Amino acid sequence: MPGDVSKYSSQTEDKEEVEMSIMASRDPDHDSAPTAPLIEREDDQRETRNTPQTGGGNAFIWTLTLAACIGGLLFGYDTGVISSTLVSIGTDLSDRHLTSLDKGLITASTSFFALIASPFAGFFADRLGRKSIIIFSDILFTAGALWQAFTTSVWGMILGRSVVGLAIGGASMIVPLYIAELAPGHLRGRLTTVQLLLITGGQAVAYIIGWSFSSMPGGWRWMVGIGAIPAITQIFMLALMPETPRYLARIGQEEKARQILRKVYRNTTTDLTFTVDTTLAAIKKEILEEEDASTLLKQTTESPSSNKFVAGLTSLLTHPPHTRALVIACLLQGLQQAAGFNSLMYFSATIFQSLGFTNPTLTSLSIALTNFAFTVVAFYLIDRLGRRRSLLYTIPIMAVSLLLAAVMFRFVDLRGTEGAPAAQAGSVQPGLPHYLIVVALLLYVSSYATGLGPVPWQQSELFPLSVRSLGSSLSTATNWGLNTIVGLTFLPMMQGLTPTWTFVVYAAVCAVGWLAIWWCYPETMGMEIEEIGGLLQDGWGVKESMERLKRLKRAERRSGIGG
Ligand SMILES: O[C@H]1[C@H](O)[C@@H](O)[C@H](O)[C@@H](O)[C@H]1O
Repeated sequence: MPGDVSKYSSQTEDKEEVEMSIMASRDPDHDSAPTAPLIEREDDQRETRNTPQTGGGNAFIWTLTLAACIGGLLFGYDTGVISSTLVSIGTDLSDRHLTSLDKGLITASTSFFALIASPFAGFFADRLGRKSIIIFSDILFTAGALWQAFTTSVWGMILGRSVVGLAIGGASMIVPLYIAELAPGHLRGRLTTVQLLLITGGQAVAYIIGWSFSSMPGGWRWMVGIGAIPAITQIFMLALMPETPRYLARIGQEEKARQILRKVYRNTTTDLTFTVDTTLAAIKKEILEEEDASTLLKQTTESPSSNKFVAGLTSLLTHPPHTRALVIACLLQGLQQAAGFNSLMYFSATIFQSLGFTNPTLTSLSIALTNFAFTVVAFYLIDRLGRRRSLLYTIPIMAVSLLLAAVMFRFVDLRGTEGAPAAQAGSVQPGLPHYLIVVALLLYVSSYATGLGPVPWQQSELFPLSVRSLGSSLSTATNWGLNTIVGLTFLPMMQGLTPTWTFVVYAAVCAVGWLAIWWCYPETMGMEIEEIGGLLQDGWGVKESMERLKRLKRAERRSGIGG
């Protein structure tokens, strides 16, 4: 039965054997540097040996990453396309103009249903496998796109957007998890960030397609319908994609897991057998620990033994290392949304229109393109500068640019921020404060896209296998929950609180978030996914993680690997 870990435990190896095999495979060689003290030297060697892979990965892992990331492309496309769709529908639906309520429901239904879908995606990912969730999301993406393209009523459109929302919720949770479970440790950050490149790229493409179809009668039907093409393509590609080795080992298919690991690590390590054995042994150890933990849970709680979901949830909420992982993942995902970025993604055209820019949609394209361009920067930094430092360096820039925008909003006269098309483009002559607002927003977007945009999606690595999909689902749901709230509250806040105070609120969120990250987010760059649980075992692991990084750098310098 898929997802049944007992299958694994019925195999011949017992825990001691597995632990011994890990220790044996990690036993340092004799060629140590003569100058380093013994303990430090052994640490260095163990760490360089645990992370012996170098280089940019092989064709197998890149092809799989790109194939999986089509889900990211669809996420980006379907969230980005809505702004041009709304302004192009005219009276095509229900023979009338869309009201503000219609627009709100059409937009919010997607993020709301993404919120609903993400916990279910985690539940089924453990039972049916990671690939099943990708296929299921693709079917929903296709059905939702075609439904929207052919619908004739407002409610039909809301239904289509809800189906797409379910698909986005599933894809946004499963794609990073699938990649994180396949990737070699030294590339995991970068490979997971490929998904972000496709999300932000999909959003930019959606803006461009929206702009090019907007003057064609009924062109919006093409805008939304095109989303079916990548989904259908991915369904065919999935036939060639394997399950992740972590999932295969968990359901007792160890030989298959080994074969996949061999393909993943081919040409990335000097000692393929050693790397594959070590990785497989670490996965097995994690599975046995999971069994121990659930036996303990059964003994210490009244929770029914058969209900793995309840056991997983109880563990996430009461077992401190798991709770720490959940707190960090939800903090990062919540902060990503609460810092207000999607208010720009959804409403930048409205803001630029009320600022009096003659071509607000083109100006707002600059937001989507900057978001994409700086995700490319993140792609280079995430496994070099690290997750923690990327956030600690960029969030202050986000806060300062939000404050700059807040101050500049005091010098401009805004029209139409209630969302109605009240502002007449070109009715105000933009001056220095208007341009400074654009500069501040672009600075905000570029710093966001370098840190807070991609880093929270590394979430799966924080959770041990036993609670990985459930934990990732809960943090993905946090993301969509706050996404929905920001989408619903931005325009009312601009109106009720004033633009200045709205942006000050987002800046304050950044400041509080920065402190929380500084306090509790350890650096996981370069660690194998099975090692990360150890960091959160007795505390937040921030100090240990930074010391580990220093030791690793030292070891790399000595062996001439790193820079
Ligand atoms: O990380 C992504 C990315 O930053 C997108 O541009 C944004 O629209 C999403 O909400 C976010 O989750």
